[in-house]
Amino acid sequence: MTLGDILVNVQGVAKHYGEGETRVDALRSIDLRVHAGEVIALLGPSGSGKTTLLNVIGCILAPTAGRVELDGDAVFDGIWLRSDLRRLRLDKIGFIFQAHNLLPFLTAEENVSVVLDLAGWSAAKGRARARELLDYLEVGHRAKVKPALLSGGEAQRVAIARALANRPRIILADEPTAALDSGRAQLVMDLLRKLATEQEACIIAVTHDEKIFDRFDRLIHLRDGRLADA
Ligand SMILES: Nc1ncnc2c1ncn2[C@@H]1O[C@H](COP(=O)(O)OP(=O)(O)OP(=O)(O)O)[C@@H](O)[C@H]1O
Repeated sequence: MTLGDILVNVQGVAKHYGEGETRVDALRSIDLRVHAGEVIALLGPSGSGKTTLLNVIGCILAPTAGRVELDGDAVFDGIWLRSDLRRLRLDKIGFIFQAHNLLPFLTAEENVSVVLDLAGWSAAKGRARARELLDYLEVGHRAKVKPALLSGGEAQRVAIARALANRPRIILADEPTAALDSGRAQLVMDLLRKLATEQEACIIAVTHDEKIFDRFDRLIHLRDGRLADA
């Protein structure tokens, strides 16, 4: 496969929590490049640093050292280089958290359009985009329903619609197929693959779900805060 633009470029990234006796080295000198069109899995035992790495790439967490470039822009080099991290996240990054991360007091459609409100879209355009995505994900008929009344698979697709609403090129997913049966897990993977190709995006997913391992272009293994060979 021809590799697209480098969308994520992590160089020498380290992150520790705490100091002295309580210090935990969650990431140690991580180098990672991810290209447009790639769908990669982040694997590793509990505590190996997967969530920490995802949060660093998502600009939610500052590393202790190293450099991070997203979509060609340096965003961290010992310090944050951008003052508008929220804007950066809204424009470039889509997070697919587990479905229970939906806002319970908003409908499915509002859960998607709220991200577009924040990004400055007009209410009408935001609603239209939310409907378009929910239809595309085959949950349009549930647009006016609140999360408590959605099935696990429906809620997961709404969470995916929300992550994709603003057409980000970097999509970060935390266990995107957890709690889905095998058929639905494959559908979600088909969708992520299609997105990566059509939107020239990259997908980085933390997963423990062995039934989807063969759907990734690369499996990245973390052990004790370091990248390990597969
Ligand atoms: N806020 C924090 N304060 C202190 N230590 C933390 C914090 N967050 C994570 N850690 C520690 O950093 C290490 C890496 O944690 P991280 O959550 O990144 O691992 P993980 O691979 O995602 O684990 P899991 O699969 O259990 O979610 C662990 O030892 C964890 O206990």
